[in-house]
Amino acid sequence: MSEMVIETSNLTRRYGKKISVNNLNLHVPKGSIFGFLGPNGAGKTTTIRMLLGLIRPTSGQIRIFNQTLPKHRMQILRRTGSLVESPSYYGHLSGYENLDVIARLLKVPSKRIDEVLGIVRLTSAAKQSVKGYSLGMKQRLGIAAALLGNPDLLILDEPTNGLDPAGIHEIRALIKELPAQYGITVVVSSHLLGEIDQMATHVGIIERGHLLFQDAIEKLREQNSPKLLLQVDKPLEAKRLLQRAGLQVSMDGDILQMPNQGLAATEDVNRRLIQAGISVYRITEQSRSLEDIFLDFVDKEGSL
Ligand SMILES: Nc1ncnc2c1ncn2[C@@H]1O[C@H](COP(=O)(O)OP(=O)(O)OP(=O)(O)O)[C@@H](O)[C@H]1O
Repeated sequence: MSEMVIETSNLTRRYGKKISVNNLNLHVPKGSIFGFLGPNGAGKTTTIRMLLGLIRPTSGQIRIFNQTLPKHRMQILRRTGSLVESPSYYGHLSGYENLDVIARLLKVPSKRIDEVLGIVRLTSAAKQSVKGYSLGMKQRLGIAAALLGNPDLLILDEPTNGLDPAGIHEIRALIKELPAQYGITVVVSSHLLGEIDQMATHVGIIERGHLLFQDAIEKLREQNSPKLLLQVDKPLEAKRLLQRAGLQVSMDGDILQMPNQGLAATEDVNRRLIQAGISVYRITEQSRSLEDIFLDFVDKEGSL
């Protein structure tokens, strides 16, 4: 079993009668990019605020780096960088100067400012005043600030919210290199599966405060193996024939559907149908996108 950087047990947060986070057992493996996915209002920000010690859980425990919160809050936060809300800056100061203000507070050597500017690809814009930065550049500066203290864990709450595709791409690219190049474990929340799909190694799906799924992202895909779709001239007859052969077949209109069990099995199905005098017009594979899988998990009325 891999080492966990974050482990929560039965983490719960209520606001009055409303339960925003309900018995969450999160496991974030070391070196992962953990995509924390859920529609708006699912409980992502509330969870992240608890992980950062910004609000207290109503019940349940949090362990980060094998230490408990709130007891070891300072030790944990010293190793954790975060970007939770859109960061605010001194607009008249440059990117470098803004980071310098934080570096002095954190007592971080100034050479670290150059390093983090490099990581977020803002070196060439470092001397420009921040009021001229695009939203994407401001978010990257926020990530640079979160990296100043050389964290082992970086927690980003919807870092691409409101960005254009180029801005989203930049953030994704820089997040992807953090574990391998700098040994940082990343938790990144999003309501967009497509975004998580392209960068996460692990995924946790939350809806209405409940964790519906968590595992390596391939496991999410494996759970939903692709189907074969068959178009034939006599679908009912074909269905009965295949079922008599012990195969699992269903019908959607005139299209037969069955699990795809590989090329040999497909060839066998084809041969059986042809030998029974059934014309096979088409056999195709339907692979479900992660988006479909996600929609199976969450409320389809949700704000995705
Ligand atoms: N301070 C608060 N007081 C009352 N209710 C709250 C408070 N903070 C959050 N909630 C409620 O808890 C639920 C979860 O909110 P949360 O912000 O954690 O969701 P989220 O998944 O981060 O969604 P979003 O992407 O919209 O921020 C929501 O129903 C929200 O209204």
